Amino acid sequence: MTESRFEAGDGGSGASVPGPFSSSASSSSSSSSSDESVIDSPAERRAVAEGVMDPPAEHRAAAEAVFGERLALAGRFAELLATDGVVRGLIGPREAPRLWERHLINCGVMSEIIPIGASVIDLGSGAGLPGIVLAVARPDLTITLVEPLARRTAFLSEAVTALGLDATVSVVRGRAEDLAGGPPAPADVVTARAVAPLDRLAGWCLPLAAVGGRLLALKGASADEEVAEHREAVARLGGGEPVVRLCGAGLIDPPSTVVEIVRERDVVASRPRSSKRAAAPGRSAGDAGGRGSGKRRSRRR
Ligand SMILES: C[S@@+](CC[C@H](N)C(=O)[O-])C[C@H]1O[C@@H](n2cnc3c(N)ncnc32)[C@H](O)[C@@H]1O
Repeated sequence: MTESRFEAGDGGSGASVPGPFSSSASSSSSSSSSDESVIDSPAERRAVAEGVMDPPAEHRAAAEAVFGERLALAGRFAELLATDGVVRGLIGPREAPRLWERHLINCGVMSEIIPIGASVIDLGSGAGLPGIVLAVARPDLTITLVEPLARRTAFLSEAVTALGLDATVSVVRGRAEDLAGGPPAPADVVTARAVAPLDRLAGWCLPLAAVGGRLLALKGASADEEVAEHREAVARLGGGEPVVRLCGAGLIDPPSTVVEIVRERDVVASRPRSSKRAAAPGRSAGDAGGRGSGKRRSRRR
């Protein structure tokens, strides 16, 4: 199900985890056309697709632990990313050989800390990371993928149908700051990977969580620094003390770093009129920090 509600625009990532485009020449969320030329024939694409359906031998045990009997379904998603995802510019072609390690397993291990039967909103889902991966690994979850950009929501909707996930996954086109108050209904868990620095992310995600629910932000090695820098902003936004959790220890090296923030209080976030950025209350939008701070990219996907 796709709900077209809002005009799209790219709010930037400010992310410290490798996003889907990060291994290519460009580390921005816009894939370059030179990347797309890396795979330039249907035969090459087919070969790449066939190569990614099975996890590489060194990651097979981790993939089996994460996806269990749905491993083949995870392989179909890897294939979709390596083919349609690349052709449509949602993922860099050089990601294909490391889809399992950097994307499927990296995201899938988050399920270790998601309760059984939880409702999940995946904010800034992009090509379905981590949202579709979690839906594949955990059929008990009800997942809403939120993404502002039309090209990405089209891919998400098609992938959900192709993978037979329609019963548990919905796609909503929209920006976080326009969705607070619902729909979708407040979730038990809001996930985000490579979307924004922690303060901005908390401002976007905590209002989408039920009180007592939590934000799970998949971060990289800088998670501790981000927590130290933004813990006060998080508290002002109604979040509890951020806790850094390592997921997938013993399965992947390094494990995935997830910042967990419980929504303790209902706080009405201020929205500066001069900017769409949801900075922490009392701070100017220019203080929001993170990559691309003070700039607004106009390129749309
Ligand atoms: C770098 S991509 C990461 C995509 C995916 N989560 C991943 O890890 O591959 C950041 C995504 O966040 C989305 N985004 C940016 N600003 C947003 C906002 N205000 N609300 C919801 N999504 C947003 C972008 O459209 C983009 O798809």
